[in-house]
Amino acid sequence: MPFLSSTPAPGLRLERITVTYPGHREPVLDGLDLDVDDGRLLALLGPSGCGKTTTVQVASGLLTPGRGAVYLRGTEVTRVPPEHRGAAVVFQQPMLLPHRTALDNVAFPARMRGRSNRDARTSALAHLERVGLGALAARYPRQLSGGQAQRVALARALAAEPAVLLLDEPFSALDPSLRHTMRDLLTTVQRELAVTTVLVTHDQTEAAAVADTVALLDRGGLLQQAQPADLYARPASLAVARFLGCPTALPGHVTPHGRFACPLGELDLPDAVAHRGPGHLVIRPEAVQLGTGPDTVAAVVHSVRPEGAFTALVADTAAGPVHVLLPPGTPPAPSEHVWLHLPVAHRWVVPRAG
Ligand SMILES: Nc1ncnc2c1ncn2[C@@H]1O[C@H](COP(=O)(O)OP(=O)(O)OP(=O)(O)O)[C@@H](O)[C@H]1O
Repeated sequence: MPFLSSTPAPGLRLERITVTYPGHREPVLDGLDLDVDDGRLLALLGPSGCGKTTTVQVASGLLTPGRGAVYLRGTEVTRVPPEHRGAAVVFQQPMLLPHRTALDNVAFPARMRGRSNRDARTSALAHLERVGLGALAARYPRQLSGGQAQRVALARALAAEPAVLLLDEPFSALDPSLRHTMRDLLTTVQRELAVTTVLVTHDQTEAAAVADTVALLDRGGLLQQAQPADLYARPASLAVARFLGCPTALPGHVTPHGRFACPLGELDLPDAVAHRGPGHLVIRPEAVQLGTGPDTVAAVVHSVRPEGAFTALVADTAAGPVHVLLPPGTPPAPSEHVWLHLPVAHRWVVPRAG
């Protein structure tokens, strides 16, 4: 579809992308639509095998979709080969050229584009400095740690001055503290350069920490795309809520007056709930507290399990089990009668599936 001149084109647009691998009956991506605003970072999140890497491969040109179109800044590139497309990819492994220094690895894309050795190296050094590795420019890949090598790979991708930067689980091989450092580095660099970026991750905390928007994929389709806080507070479906760590789902229905009718009675809902009719009331475990007073429901503790400094508790109510994440303290015991405070602002209703 052509873009109207008055509408800024997204940095990356995937339109009705369908991919079926040879030997597979079902498509891996089935009419996937995805937009990434120009200069923004989108995290692509979803269970293993849902098609995240396939999506990145379609965006980069490493894979041509059976159907659908890819646009970079409004220009269709569906059949443009990867080397002419303006997409740079960073994979889980840095894949550096072993016999070239960090500097020459980063200079490589510019050399390939015909820039002089001197120019390419000057720009490469600037990009190495951007990722904090200026001092290690003369090292060979074998002399770098995993995190440093991955930073060189990021610098090399940026040095290509791509229209879109595609990061396929670039931090998943690194230890947790290094992942945090790399995340911070990515956020800083991405914002500085305002390069349109897609980050594939399994890790919802990582997605929420770095992304302007999060797209949640499942079974070849987009479940929801939203800003991280919205995705947590207003999941579009039970599948999204569950994937994001919200197992509580009490069946009932939303009355015409916007209250949730269920075996616990008629519960108040926030005004933002526009859904009417059958649905599930969802509420995040960390939003539920123990205590009497308004907006509480009676429950019996079913199970108690330590979760780091917190306690994960499941309590049965007349409408079904409610999951609670309790802060440090003395938790109630199984079979104990408790009151659960379900703050109205944290209640949400997803339509009943099927
Ligand atoms: N080249 C291929 N040939 C056949 N099937 C493939 C190929 N690449 C991927 N698949 C299958 O397509 C599905 C989606 O794979 P993909 O790697 O895109 O998922 P993913 O979401 O990135 O998974 P993960 O999070 O585990 O990396 C999987 O079932 C996978 O086995």
